[in-house]
Amino acid sequence: MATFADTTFTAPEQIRNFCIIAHIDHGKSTLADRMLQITGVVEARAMRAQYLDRMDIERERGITIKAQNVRLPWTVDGADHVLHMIDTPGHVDFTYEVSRALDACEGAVLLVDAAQGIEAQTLANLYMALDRDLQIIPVLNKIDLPAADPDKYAAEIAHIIGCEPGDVLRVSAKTGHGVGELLDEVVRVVPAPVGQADAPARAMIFDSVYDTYRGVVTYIRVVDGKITPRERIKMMSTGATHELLEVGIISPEPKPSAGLGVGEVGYLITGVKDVRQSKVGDTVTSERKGATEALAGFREPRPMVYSGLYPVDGSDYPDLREALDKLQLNDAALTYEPETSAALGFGFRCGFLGLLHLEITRDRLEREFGLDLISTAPNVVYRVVLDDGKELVVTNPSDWPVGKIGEVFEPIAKCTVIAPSDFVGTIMELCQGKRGQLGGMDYLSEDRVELRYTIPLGEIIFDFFDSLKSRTRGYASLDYEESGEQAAELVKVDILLQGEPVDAFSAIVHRDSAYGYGTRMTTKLRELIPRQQFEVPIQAAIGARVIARETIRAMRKDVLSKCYGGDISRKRKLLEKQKEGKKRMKMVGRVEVPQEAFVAALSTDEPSDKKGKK
Ligand SMILES: Nc1nc2c(ncn2[C@@H]2O[C@H](COP(=O)(O)OP(=O)(O)OP(=O)(O)O)[C@@H](O)[C@H]2O)c(=O)[nH]1
Repeated sequence: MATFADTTFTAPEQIRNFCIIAHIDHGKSTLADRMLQITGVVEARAMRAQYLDRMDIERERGITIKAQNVRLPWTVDGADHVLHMIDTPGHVDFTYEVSRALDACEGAVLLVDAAQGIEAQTLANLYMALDRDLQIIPVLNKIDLPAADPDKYAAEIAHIIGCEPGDVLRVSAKTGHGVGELLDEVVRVVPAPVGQADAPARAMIFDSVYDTYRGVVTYIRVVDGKITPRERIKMMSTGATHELLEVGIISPEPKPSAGLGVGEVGYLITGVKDVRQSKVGDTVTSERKGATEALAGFREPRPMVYSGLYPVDGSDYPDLREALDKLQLNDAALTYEPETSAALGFGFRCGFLGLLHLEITRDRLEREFGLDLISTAPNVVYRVVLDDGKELVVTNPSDWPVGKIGEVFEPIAKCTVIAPSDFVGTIMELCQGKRGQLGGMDYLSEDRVELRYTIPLGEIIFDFFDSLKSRTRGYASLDYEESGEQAAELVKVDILLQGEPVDAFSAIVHRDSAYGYGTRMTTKLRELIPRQQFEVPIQAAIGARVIARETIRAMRKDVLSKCYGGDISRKRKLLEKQKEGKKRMKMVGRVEVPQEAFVAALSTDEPSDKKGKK
């Protein structure tokens, strides 16, 4: 078996750079584990499941692992090779990073569960890989499962990528069956990297993570020239220069090396503390005699979904700011700016790549920083053209202009849904209800279809995925990407408590759904807001026109009514408990509103349902 006698500059002919792309749960991490094991990078006794997820390391050193890369030695027909496997994050919110990881490879292993077949993210990732002219190696996984139907799904894959069903490899990442042959195939069919060894250095950043001890660790793939430790490097998008403290490879732990040459994948450390200085997609070059032309297109990740984050306890505001500052060190895609809400006080308007990103961020803020937060219903970004031709970008319903609106544009998304054909009717009904336009429909095999829709992004981010799953008993998979904008008849619906609009409840919705939204919200709020000592009217309005109304009747909440006799300690306990309960409430005017009410708009189904999650 090959070893790394010398971890410096491998000849490009010996290198193969590839990634594994797959739908969620089709076995990417498990396959990566087997590869680590059979290449001898991790010894059998040190092996643990999902090695590259590095949960231990994450805990010990605070590295957040999004994409991973690892160098594997592999010998085919007596010739030693170096394989760089780049793991890609799976979720649609992080497509931006997946596309960068693909840019660092020449080949992709397309992994498909032999009991499930092609799913929406399989296709999305495959198209991204094909766009970049990567060599695709189709592989069916989990052939050990009794429910596996490799013949059926090999035909499905062959149909999509235009190969013979017999060309689709069959492996079990669990038992290791076929994994050695797969690595042989990688060496045989994935092209070796091509670059100019004598040219000025150019390396592409495909990921960067923040490590508490070492600062930012930047993952790069060298395209031309070489990067050596102790030289000064330059980030081409900003012109910022840094001293290189360390350059190395990962196998499977970071190992310093004497440098990285053409086609090599590894990491570099500069002591910088903020991942925004090592932007994914940027080109690294040497400060002296550096390259003048950056590698292909650099694009900042752009927030798609905005939501307000407010501390439940107003005095936590400075802590929230500090927590966001810290989190941003690690997450270049997170944006935030201070905002004030009449209802919620001081908080931040935060931009996210998608709902999952929002949920992860909120969760981390609460867990890692001990904050108690209210997040307002998320919304997408609208472009509003006023009558006088001026343009506004609205990321918060409270910034919606009053009157004089000429035209409004909303972002739209291209969606792919894959499901058993029995569900086509119900899926179409759902998509049409969300203002979707059918773009096309194909049969993947005789009983499974792919539907392509264009749907406004704002309609997808709420509970579309949940509705899709429940309508198809969990069988449908969804993928979407933003795809421009369209003019739409949108209005702002305000919700008023006791005649006062509550800014945190306002939402931008299509004119046709405004009435439905108004009645749903008022009904839901009537359920969620406890009775107060006075009557509380809840109204939904477009401008001055009220479109729905509910009333919470007055009631005196006497927690002591159950206490007969004079046990004072028990009374005190009950009063304390009532006070605790109040902490989770927010005073809006004179009305106590529970936290759940602020995310009520998230779930558009039954009022008593829980908030919709992705
Ligand atoms: N029976 C069997 N189970 C497998 C095989 N490969 C993976 N699994 C199981 O499938 C599940 C998902 O595998 P993962 O490796 O976590 O899948 P993944 O694609 O990395 O998933 P994400 O990281 O969530 O995208 C796990 O429970 C694995 O144990 C296989 O070859 N056979």
